[in-house]
Amino acid sequence: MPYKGVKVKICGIRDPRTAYDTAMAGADAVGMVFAPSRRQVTPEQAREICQALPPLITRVGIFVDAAPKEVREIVNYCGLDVVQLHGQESPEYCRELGLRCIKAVAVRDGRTLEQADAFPVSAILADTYHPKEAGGTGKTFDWSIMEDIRLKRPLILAGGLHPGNVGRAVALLKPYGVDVSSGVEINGQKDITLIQAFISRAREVYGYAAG
Ligand SMILES: O=C(O)c1ccccc1N[C@@H]1O[C@H](COP(=O)(O)O)[C@@H](O)[C@H]1O
Repeated sequence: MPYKGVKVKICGIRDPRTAYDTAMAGADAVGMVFAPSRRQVTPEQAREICQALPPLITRVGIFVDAAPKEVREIVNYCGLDVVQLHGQESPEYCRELGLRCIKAVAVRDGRTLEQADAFPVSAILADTYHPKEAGGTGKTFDWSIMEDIRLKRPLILAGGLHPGNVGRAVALLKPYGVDVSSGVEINGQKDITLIQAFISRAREVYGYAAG
């Protein structure tokens, strides 16, 4: 099947206004971080964000090794559509969670990614490895590692993307999706001009097939 263009997720959203503007800028998904991070939001804040969003955008919650019960409660309370797991969650954890999942893997070599295919999840997210941070580092990894990898599941590319490199990443890897947090911020705050630029740069390579 010919490549039909890339889905775009903007992560680390912390307020309803930015969420709404991001949706109206054409993002396919927005992410809210529940793990320890300078971007962390409370379930109450995330619920307000989800309620501010228009209907046709995917609401993603980011978790790191959270208890399944806590994840399910937050998903139900906030109205999240998908969970993105950035910790050491096992395939059994993902299966028993019973939710639509994205499993993030910290890419160190091709083997890491091939192991990820064992997860019973909806997509694999390739992120940059960091010894201390679970994600949100703003640093890229060596994309050439991905060139020969064929995953069974849709691939979402993350890690240090920004308007200046996302076009090259999409042209090189033709991923199902791209995901960004740091690369659309100025002084730690989301910037709607950068968000708009990221979305258009990601899509100018292959356009954007509606639906
Ligand atoms: O954004 C965060 O603070 C964060 C914290 C813990 C786990 C994941 C986090 N974000 C995800 O990390 C990647 C890469 O982010 P960046 O663009 O390099 O800043 C992305 O998938 C975010 O969803």
